[in-house]
Amino acid sequence: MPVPVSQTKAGPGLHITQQHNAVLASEGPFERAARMRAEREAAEAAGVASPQALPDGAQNKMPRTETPMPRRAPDEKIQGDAIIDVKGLNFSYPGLDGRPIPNQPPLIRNMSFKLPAGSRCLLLGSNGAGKTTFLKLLGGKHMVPPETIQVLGQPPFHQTELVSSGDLMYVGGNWTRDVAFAGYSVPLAGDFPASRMIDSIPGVDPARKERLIKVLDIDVNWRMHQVSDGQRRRVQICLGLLKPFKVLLLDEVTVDLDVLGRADLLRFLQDECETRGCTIIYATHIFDGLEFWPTHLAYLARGQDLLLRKAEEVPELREGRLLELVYRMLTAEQEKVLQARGPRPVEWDPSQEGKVDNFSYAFNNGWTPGTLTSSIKSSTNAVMRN
Ligand SMILES: Nc1ncnc2c1ncn2[C@@H]1O[C@H](COP(=O)(O)OP(=O)(O)OP(=O)(O)O)[C@@H](O)[C@H]1O
Repeated sequence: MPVPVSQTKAGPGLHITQQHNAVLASEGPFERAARMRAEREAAEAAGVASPQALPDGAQNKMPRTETPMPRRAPDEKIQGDAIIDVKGLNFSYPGLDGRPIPNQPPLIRNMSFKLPAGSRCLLLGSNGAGKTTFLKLLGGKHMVPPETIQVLGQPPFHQTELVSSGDLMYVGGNWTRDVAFAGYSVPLAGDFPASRMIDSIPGVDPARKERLIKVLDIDVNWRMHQVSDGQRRRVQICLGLLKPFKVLLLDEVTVDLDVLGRADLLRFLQDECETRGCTIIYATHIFDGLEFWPTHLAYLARGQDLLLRKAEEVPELREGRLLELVYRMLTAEQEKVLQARGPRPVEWDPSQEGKVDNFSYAFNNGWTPGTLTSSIKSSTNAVMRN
């Protein structure tokens, strides 16, 4: 029996290749932020009040800092004694109800930290010390009182423009996301070229884009569902650096890069700090060949003691013995912890099930109500602004 098939006059499949998705005349959040910013700067330059004021009454609802952020010309070098200023910061991951877990001390306790403009700070610490948490707090991904963290003179969580403008960039973690009913940590991938992702960011200087593509050795024709972890990481870093950031927070992003890629990237970042005066904090566990790079070393111990030293005050850096220094610091911290806590019990005691020290778990069935996502991986306080 003949089977009906559809036929095209112009040859097989031709009409499919001639299809183009209609370009929607809509404006994405980044384009909107860039437009509003340009309009505000133009209004400020003309000496009139911003035309992009918030909708009626919204100003009263949203906490805004009293002092507006100083604007600068793009080629002006950023300067300041405390571009990152942290004062008396406390932070706990909340339980399922969004409140701090009773009887559990905050992960970050009474932390203070100041970093001047132009610094390249290496953030060190043991697994679980709180480096990622600290960088996410600086990157405005968790809410804390506005006066406890100031980046470029503004609270990063409350002043969303810091992130949307590209002035404050956080690049970290695996480039994955949880997709409801599909899985956790699904790599950001799709059958499209790297260029589609890179070109999707509006308002990028073409020369900067070209330089980054060269530094990171990206083939813009890579199909994003076929790339290796290291290649995906290169595209992720490229997207993070396309805007001329003022403060960059890097959380172990060089882990998949080969030695050459890592060295080229670190040189690029050093150049950015020296020419534009931007500030970088880089958390890593890979120390080889890093001695030349930092201007400051910060060591975070159990979320409380954040030790900051200028590079010239650390002889191990000059002598190329960074790995040895970190090894010594981690060993000393581990001994302190063991002394205070004693070794962990190895035997399983069923009578202690559900108890951790002096608090017991809230019931957790693995799902956060109303979010269609897991309560195991995400915290209710997390703000997705990747
Ligand atoms: N979403 C979360 N909810 C609850 N606790 C968390 C969450 N994320 C991290 N923690 C806890 O906070 C502590 C610090 O974690 P964090 O990831 O900041 O450490 P880190 O110093 O970056 O460690 P690593 O070197 O292993 O990356 C850990 O004890 C961890 O269990």
